[in-house]
Amino acid sequence: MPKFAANLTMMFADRPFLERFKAAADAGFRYVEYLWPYDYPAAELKALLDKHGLKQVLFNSAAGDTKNGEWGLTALPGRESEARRDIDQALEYAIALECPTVHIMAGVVPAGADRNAYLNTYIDNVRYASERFRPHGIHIVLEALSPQVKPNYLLKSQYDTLAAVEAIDRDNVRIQFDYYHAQNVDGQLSAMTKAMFARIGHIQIASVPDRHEPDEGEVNYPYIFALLDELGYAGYIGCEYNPRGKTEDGLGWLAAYREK
Ligand SMILES: O=C(O)C(=O)[C@H](O)CO
Ligand SMILES: [Mg+2]
Repeated sequence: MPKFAANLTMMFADRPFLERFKAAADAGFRYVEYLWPYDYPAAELKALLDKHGLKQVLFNSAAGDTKNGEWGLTALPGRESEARRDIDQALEYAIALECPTVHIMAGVVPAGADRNAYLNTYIDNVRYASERFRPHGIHIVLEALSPQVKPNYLLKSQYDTLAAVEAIDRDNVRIQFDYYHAQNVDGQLSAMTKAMFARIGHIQIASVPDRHEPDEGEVNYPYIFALLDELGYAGYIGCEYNPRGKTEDGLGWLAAYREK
């Protein structure tokens, strides 16, 4: 049975961030994820998780100066000390939040820049993260982002992510397989799921093309969920979608999967 996590960056977004924890619990979720925790003390977030009986299952390393187009510093040559500071900060939060997995954001490769230099910087910095996270049993995931969401991101295809994970070659570094991006770029979702399954550390879902609830559009999610069950996926599935309207009104798709 899939373990669904509410993505509190996108879901319940009609209320202030700190109120979304209660909303998720009231809607029946036991797991949550969101992009970044750094605007709040970790202890405050942990208290909210505990109060509402929730487990945090994923968040991201810091993205850098997003207003000026940054989307992660980990792959940026010359920015290694900032990237490692952000990795250390993510580790502190993961320990405090008892979060098992962190997405280490790569970054955007400017037009005309040498992609290999960015990839090599990412590999070195993720290996640093892997060594820092290992004693705490915390996993790292890397995610491909489709060009319609983040043009020129270092990792675009699921095959880019697989190649990076293989090059990094550390047992606590895996793929964050987001079916929305995977369908936008690669297609053949069930074949990729099977081929990459051993390397998948976290999953996210949304409809394609509109990034809404997973009950519309071109991806047959009931088929994907059954396949993940068949393969024995034991991780979490983040509901990283923009609800069509009020989040609660769009949760009909979840009824069949509610944990008893
Ligand atoms: O955009 C996504 O799909 C993500 O999961 C990241 O956390 C943000 O780029
Ligand atoms: Mg995602």
